[in-house]
Amino acid sequence: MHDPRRPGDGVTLKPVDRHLEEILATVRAVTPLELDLDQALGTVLAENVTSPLPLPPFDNSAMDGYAVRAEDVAGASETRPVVLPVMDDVAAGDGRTYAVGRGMAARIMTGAPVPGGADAVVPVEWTDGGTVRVAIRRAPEPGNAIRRAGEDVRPGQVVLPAGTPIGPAQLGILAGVGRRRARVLPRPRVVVMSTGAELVPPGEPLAPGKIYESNSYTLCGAVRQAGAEAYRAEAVTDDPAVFLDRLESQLVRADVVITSGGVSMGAYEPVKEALAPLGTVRFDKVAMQPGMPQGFGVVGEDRVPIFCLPGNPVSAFVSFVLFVRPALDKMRGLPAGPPKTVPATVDAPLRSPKGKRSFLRGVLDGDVVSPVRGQGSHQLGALAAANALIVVPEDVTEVPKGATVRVIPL
Ligand SMILES: Nc1nc2c(c(=O)[nH]1)N[C@H]1C(S)=C(S)[C@@H](COP(=O)(O)OP(=O)(O)OC[C@H]3O[C@@H](n4cnc5c(N)ncnc54)[C@H](O)[C@@H]3O)O[C@H]1N2
Ligand code: MOO
Repeated sequence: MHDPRRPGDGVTLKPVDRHLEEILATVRAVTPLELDLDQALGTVLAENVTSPLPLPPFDNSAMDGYAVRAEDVAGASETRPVVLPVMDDVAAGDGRTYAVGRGMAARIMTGAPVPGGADAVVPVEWTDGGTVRVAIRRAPEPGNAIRRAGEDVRPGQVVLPAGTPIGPAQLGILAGVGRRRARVLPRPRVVVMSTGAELVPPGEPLAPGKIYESNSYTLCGAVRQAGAEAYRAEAVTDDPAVFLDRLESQLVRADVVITSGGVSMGAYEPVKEALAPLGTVRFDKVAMQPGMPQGFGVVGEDRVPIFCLPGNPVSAFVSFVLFVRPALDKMRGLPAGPPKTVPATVDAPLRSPKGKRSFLRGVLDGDVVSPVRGQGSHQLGALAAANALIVVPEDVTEVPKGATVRVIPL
């Protein structure tokens, strides 16, 4: 870990890693609940799921064809086909009991139970397709095209351990072993609130001095990508009382709150002014760029974690990647830590302020990363052109072209 630094203005900066450690020490996994499978995508399993039955549940055919005794057709060939009487027609889902006697065949469909006595299925392509008698032109090995009961899953087998994120294939195995519901850690509910008197919702006319509110779109998108539910609260102006009021009314539906803006040094900083006096939310300057001003703590009776991110759009997004996303991982019951990095060669020189860890926006292509033009923390356009953050450590101020750097793919 790096020591806090003292930049020119004499303020001690908090190390990035310590800020994340404090956040991860505060947030807890959400409370598990039973959910219908249709609601379970993106949740994390909170029980070991065992199968009450074998899968497949019974020996069944892998192909459309004829169930036979392999020894009866052992000599079959193109020039000397073996002709057998077709006694039955077994379709998938047929619950009756069939048997194939010596010297006989039954027509069988993919997924249908293999009749007693039969030990091989001859694909229809190896035959003349007859329905009364069938001419078989090729000899199957015993066991050919038969899917054995329990070859995929044994009864009592754990098919999914607790802690498994539920994706489409996991929904499939849950349904496949007959489960309608599962005990899961649900997707955390995240309320996103923007602050600023200059903000106008996109789609409305823009008056002088105003800008379109974009952070809540970035942050709600990032929240959803992180496996959580996002709720956008109406943006609030610069009044701390209004902010507190709005926050209170949102807490009922929040496992986490994210605000953006209003945490810096200006004359109107509603988030900081409203929350700092509570004593449960800390406002720090973190040794990073962008994203230096950060608030984090808990609010309300239920001690809901709150992230007060800086308002600059790039700062808010970078802060999400570094701090909120790992917190959401922990709340979802997943391993949580700093974002993963990969090595890359940088194709242009980089500069970074002393004492701060920089997260420069770049385009990663294979193992080469190019910084985008426009590294200001207000530059939404440049952020949208990037697919990676280039990490420059606190003690490095210049990186030459061709150097190896660590990169966070976005
Ligand atoms: N004297 C100082 N000024 C500033 C400092 C400082 O240390 N001393 N820190 C700067 C840094 S670094 C950042 S980052 C910003 C953080 O400011 P706030 O969190 O208080 O955010 P605002 O002032 O409300 O907004 C900053 C900037 O971002 C735009 N913004 C805000 N919210 C949105 C939104 N939802 N959608 C789009 N754009 C938004 C806002 O219009 C401002 O341009 O403070 C620096 N100043
Ligand atoms: O640290 Mo602020 O977040 O430049 O942009």
